[in-house]
Amino acid sequence: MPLRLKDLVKTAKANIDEITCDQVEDYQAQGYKTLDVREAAEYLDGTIPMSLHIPRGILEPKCDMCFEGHESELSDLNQPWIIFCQAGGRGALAAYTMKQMGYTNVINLAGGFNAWKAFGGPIETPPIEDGLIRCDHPWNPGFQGE
Ligand SMILES: O=S(=O)([O-])[S-]
Repeated sequence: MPLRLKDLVKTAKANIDEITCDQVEDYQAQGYKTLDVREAAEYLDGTIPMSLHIPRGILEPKCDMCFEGHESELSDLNQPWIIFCQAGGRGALAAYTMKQMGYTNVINLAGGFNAWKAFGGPIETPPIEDGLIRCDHPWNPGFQGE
């Protein structure tokens, strides 16, 4: 029988760890960075401050060190990441994928950004210039430094 979305998410969640919003600050203090895997339109609506934004659709190439378009911020397989999406499903799939690709410390934010908003966590709107996400900001892939 073909697998459904709920089956895929269930399998992912069975193979990863999740944290709740009230744990985020502690994890960040331990060195975890946040990774927003939502689509650009969702990201532009607001995100957890200083999150790296890599949409789920291009996660694998950005994580693959052998791929020339990989994301340098994802080069360290031991860097701990808190992954989040809008409601927790894509984040679980992303965390599971990254784990399979060798990342040793990836966890999903249960409930995603919806839970974060309900929790009242800090939210920042990514910098935009002329309708485009600024690429010279450390939040964004491709940032080369000042
Ligand atoms: O993938 S989702 O949980 O953000 S709808």
